[in-house]
Amino acid sequence: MKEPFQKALGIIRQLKQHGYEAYFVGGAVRDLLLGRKIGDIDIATSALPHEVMKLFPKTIDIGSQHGTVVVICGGTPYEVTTFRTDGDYEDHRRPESVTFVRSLYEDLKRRDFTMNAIAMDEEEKLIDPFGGQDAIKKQVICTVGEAKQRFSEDALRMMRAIRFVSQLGFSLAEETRRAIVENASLLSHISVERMTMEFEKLLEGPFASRGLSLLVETGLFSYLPQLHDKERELKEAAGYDWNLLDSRGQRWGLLCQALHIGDADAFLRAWKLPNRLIKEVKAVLLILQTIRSFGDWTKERLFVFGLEHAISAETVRSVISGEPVEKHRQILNEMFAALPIKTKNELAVSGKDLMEWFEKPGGPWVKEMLAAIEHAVIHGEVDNHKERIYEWLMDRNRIQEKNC
Ligand SMILES: Nc1ccn([C@@H]2O[C@H](COP(=O)(O)OP(=O)(O)OP(=O)(O)O)[C@@H](O)[C@H]2O)c(=O)n1
Ligand SMILES: [Mg+2]
Repeated sequence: MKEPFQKALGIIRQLKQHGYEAYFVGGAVRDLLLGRKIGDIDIATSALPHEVMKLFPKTIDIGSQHGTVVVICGGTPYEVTTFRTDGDYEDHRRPESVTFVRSLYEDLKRRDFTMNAIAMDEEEKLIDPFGGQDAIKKQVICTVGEAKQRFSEDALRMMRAIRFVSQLGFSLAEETRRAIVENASLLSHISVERMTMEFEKLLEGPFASRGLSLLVETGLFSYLPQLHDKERELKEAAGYDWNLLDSRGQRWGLLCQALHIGDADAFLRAWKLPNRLIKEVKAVLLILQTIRSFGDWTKERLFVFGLEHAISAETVRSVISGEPVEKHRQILNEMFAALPIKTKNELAVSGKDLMEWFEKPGGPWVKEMLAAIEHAVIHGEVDNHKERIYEWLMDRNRIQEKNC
């Protein structure tokens, strides 16, 4: 058995020894069959939550009323969930109640897509009552049972379907696709945080362009934050090569550019992104605007903006213009490497030095002089050494006095 499953095998065995059924389920089994990197391992069992807790020394009750207990095994947490069917979903996002059942089949039946409804036992035997393996072979995303029902139980599943398209390059089964078109408006019941999580996974996928196109074609985009009037722009965004981007900041930066977002702050806040990320995206957008208005990179601009944000902005710019990303990154890397100082902290003199040298109290002149020194150091007019800078300042003063 493959490594990540092997490590969790002890949990399955322990449950079975006590007369319960237990299986690996969900995304990990799907990803094993796909040969993809395996993420979190989930286990489904006939044991009730309190029975699971009794069997293992280290457990965390993260939602036993919904059937889930975390079991810590070899330092790794595993979600162990009791076989369940979901009760009525009145708000299209979470079941009002769950009913624990003792049958694996019933548990698999309530899951979203056939490829996600495959169980694997301790001997690696697959239990696949809904044709999940066949769907994987045919590369289709197909709901378990009636699509409309699955989506009205949890409307986020429509986003999940499209982000799986982006991650796996699969297509949507016809009925699944039609049900998304017909039920797209149910997405408005879903919290922004959950939508954002799926949308980010979509943007990161190797087939992101296909995912973006599908958001438009199915009409799902209308119910995503701030996107309802962006149909044309989203189609355009789908034409870019999203695979060239390698950070969240770059992805949101490209999105803001492609959609011609005027107020990026409001846009990013509507998606409830963390402050740090919003700051990063805004820095990238500011660089793009600066470069557009004032021309290409200078040593000074690179120093002020810093290499990381500069590369992000240049990557976004190259993706939009279709120019080779690597070439621009390399130019920036070389330019940055050649800068005598990379940050303000590296300057060999401080405001205190200047006040001592000129025997004057602090004031705006200190900041101005430091900026002049910084400029001179960056442009190689003076070495970044205390004495050299002192001499340079004295020469500069002499010249200025002569000119007065
Ligand atoms: N809205 C949802 C979310 C999850 N599931 C079921 O719960 C499993 C685990 O959910 P989750 O970890 O959220 O998704 P994964 O399919 O594992 O995808 P990922 O690889 O992104 O974790 C899914 O495979 C699916 O069987 C579901 O039926 N409906
Ligand atoms: Mg998972």
